[in-house]
Amino acid sequence: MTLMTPMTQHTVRPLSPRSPSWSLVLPVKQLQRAKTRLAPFAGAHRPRLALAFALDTVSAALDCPAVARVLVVCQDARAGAALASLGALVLADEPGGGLNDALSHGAAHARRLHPDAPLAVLSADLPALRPAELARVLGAVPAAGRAFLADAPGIGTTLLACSPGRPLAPAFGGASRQRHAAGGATELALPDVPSVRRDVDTADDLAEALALGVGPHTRAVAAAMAR
Ligand SMILES: Nc1nc2c(ncn2[C@@H]2O[C@H](COP(=O)(O)OP(=O)(O)OP(=O)(O)O)[C@@H](O)[C@H]2O)c(=O)[nH]1
Ligand SMILES: C=C(OP(=O)(O)O)C(=O)O
Repeated sequence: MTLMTPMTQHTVRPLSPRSPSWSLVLPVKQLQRAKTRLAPFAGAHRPRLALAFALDTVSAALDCPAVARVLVVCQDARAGAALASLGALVLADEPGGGLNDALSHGAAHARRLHPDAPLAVLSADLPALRPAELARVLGAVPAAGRAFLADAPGIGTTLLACSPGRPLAPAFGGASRQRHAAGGATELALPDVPSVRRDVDTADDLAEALALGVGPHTRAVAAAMAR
């Protein structure tokens, strides 16, 4: 494990008066390899779009009143520097691992730093993420055990949470909703959290995120693409 940047969160953003407690871990893939399903639509804008999604997701996570700290697992120097400047702690991926190894690595690090904090992992491709909706999701997680939120299509997962002392056991990728349920995690059945469910893999997903209202980084790239 390499610590790429020091934690700067508390110097950049004030802590919420509502006692934030959650450690949140977000994975960010190397930009040149990320969001390949957007290639036909985004062309040369794809890496910039992937970075914009991550910046908007991490900004909203840092603004969530329930969140005490945001850790990003990321091998990409450009993305890592930009995300650290927002106030996230950036860790390098373990070499050779994929998404679930990156999440387990980030979760283990968060646990070492704050063993008593509740922990959640969140996909970093949620450019419409609203801090208040994320707070509602985290507030619905049972005090003991594991819980997850399904993505907008109901196939995958955007958030997996677990209480202190429980193994996270992430099983992300493709049809992960079914895998997380089969692994004993409780599904969070919340009606009004579209921004936490709306991950963006395709051009249609991006159109839906734009309709919900994306953050400034994604808005700027989308505007540049439209020119
Ligand atoms: N650190 C890290 N993050 C990953 C890795 N693979 C995926 N991610 C991140 O995990 C989240 C969900 O991944 P996907 O939706 O599959 O994103 P993607 O792999 O960029 O997209 P596709 O290339 O279209 O499959 C996104 O925030 C990705 O950046 C990985 O190997 N390491
Ligand atoms: C990573 C996942 O899926 P996708 O790559 O389709 O976003 C998932 O939902 O677990």
